[in-house]
Amino acid sequence: MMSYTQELILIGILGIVSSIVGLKVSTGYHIVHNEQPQAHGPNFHEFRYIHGGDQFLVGNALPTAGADTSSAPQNPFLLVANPPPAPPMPGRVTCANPPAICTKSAYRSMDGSCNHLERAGLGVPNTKYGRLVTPKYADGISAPTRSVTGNELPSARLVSLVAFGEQDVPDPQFTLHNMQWGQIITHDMSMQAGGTQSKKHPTRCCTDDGRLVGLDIAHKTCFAIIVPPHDPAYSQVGTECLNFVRTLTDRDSNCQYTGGPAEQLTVVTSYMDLSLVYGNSIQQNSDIREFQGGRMIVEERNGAKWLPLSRNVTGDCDAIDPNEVCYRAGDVRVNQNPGLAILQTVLLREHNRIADALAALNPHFDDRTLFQEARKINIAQYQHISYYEWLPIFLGTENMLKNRLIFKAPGGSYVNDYDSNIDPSVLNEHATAAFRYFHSQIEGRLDLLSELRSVLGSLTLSDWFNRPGILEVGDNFDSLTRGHATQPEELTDINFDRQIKHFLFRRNMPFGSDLRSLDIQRNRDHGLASYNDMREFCGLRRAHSWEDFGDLISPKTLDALKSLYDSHEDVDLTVGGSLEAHVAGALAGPTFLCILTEQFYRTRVGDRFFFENGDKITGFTPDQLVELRKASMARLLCDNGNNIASMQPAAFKTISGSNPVVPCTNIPQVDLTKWIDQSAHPSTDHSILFGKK
Ligand code: HEM
Repeated sequence: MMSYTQELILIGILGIVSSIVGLKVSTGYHIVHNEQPQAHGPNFHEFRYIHGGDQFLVGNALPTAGADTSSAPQNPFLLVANPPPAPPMPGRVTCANPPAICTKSAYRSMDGSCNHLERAGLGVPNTKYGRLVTPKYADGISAPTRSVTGNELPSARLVSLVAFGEQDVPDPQFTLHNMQWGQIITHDMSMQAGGTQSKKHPTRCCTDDGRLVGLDIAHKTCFAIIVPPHDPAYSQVGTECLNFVRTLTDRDSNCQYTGGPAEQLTVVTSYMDLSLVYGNSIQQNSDIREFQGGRMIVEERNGAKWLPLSRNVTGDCDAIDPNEVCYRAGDVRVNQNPGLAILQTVLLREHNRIADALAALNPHFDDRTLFQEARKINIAQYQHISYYEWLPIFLGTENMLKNRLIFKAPGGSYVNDYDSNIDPSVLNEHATAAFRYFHSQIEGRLDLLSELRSVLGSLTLSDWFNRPGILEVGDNFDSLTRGHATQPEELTDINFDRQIKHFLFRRNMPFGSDLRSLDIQRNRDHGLASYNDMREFCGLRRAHSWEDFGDLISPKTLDALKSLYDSHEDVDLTVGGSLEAHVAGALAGPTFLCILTEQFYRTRVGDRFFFENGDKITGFTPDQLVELRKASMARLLCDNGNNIASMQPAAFKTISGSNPVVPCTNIPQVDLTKWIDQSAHPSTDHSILFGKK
């Protein structure tokens, strides 16, 4: 085995960071990865960190194959070498209840049912993720993946520390809104069952001070992440484990299990239908809809319109004061971080902006027609922005054209590519591995910018998880929106910002969780096929030795992997896929690109309501399609800030000579007069009502 030494230098800076609103104690520190000459035997991971002016050098010896593993950290939840398969726990998940017969409607249902007219339940909440490659559970049924040697896989936290970095490398090309839109798409398409994804999980596998809960009392769904000794962050506070609760599967459901290995469930519609804005069921929607003028509920505070308030502030947010702002929306994750809450607000305001415009153009429209027409336009604009402005950055324009994800469709021409043979379900490999690679784009410092784009201040991400009230202070909403449109995202690479690597959801504690560790552990929880299996599925060469990964992974990174895993067959998909060199013009290597391309093909072609379809009942007129194709992220931000007057035309891209900030009035707008109901007003010219802003 080749030698490998990695040094992590961690500089602790515990200080008071006073933001412009005069808030918060913040913990920040810096880790740098350095190549060092071989100083110890193989599999020796050395962490050096500087804290409070003192420098510590500690080592973490990892077990090698055949070596004495008695001192290595073991996961007690996996201690039995060949455990009997866990019994199913039926009845823990709500059953999807699609209608038996579908009638063709002009509008999508709230829960996605009847999008497929024969298989009404495709893509609805509480159904299984799709899967490309057979799962790799340790017991063939549901137990988390183990090494092919039968050993436990290396601790997910150790892999996160050793295989991934945390350097701050700004992306010269793309803005923070580019990252943030990705999370919007994620929350629209999937949410694993049984978790909160941002709030403290009620099931505790680790105590609040990071000690393992005894196996005798731990819940069956516990699969805690074991922290290696001498962890550069957590050892400072004695944290031994990170809470992790397994996703519920078809085996936990009365109505999904049809035998075979466990399949995880997702609790939102899989379609790109803005379910995060409108909700995933009629009940959820009724709770956030005004039922007047086609509008969704907004609440006015300090002269602006905001998302309605949660009815359970201390439950839904990390609120210190029950009067703190905490939102209610179509998706429970709405409060998770400020950038997400901004875009949820923007998309909600856009709905009401469209509904009000349609009401003025068509005074005879009732609430339902206004609501459904505004929703349909909002979703179409969102799909257009996602497929034609956002996805090309990630998947590459040429790749998308070649694979028929986008088309050079002129003007108002239709693309009738709906295929009822395509299953629109979100793929487990996509949601649990490939799409999470873009967690690398997250930036831990959020700048507040003036209209002239000068920096007014900044926020530290971990101070504001689940505390969206910061958006309503002063001019913060607009300042952060401009900040996200100006500030570069983090480069899509092996580095994950320290704010999410040690401080995720820290809730005023010195440290929080580690998102990269959660991603890796989730890969094992879901029993995803290995990186090598997935390579083969994607038409790449199957590796027969470590060296065979060298076609896509650098020698230095391969050394890191060798020191962690017993065998090249063990490399988790989440890990291997994130370490590949990118395909030219895309933000992922070939394996993830293959998964992402497949997913977004299915999401388009499996959606009967996709906005480019020319169906007489569900589609738009050619005139309307011409307008929808003008929708842009820049215009969305211009129209739905509190008072944003200028923006660069390509808001996912950084400001430059070819993408300068211009007045909002210079950015094309969708002309809603094309939605005048001609049967009611055959010859009226209403364009005067909707002149450019
Ligand atoms: C500040 C920004 C973000 C934060 C704090 C965040 C945090 C999280 C957390 C805590 C989870 C659940 C982890 C688990 O328990 O397994 C998650 C899941 C996920 N995240 Fe993020 N995320 C962010 C941005 C993004 C972005 C930009 C993308 C993609 C472009 C993304 C894609 C995903 C996906 C696909 C999942 C799985 C969704 C599912 O349940 O099916 N996230 N994220």
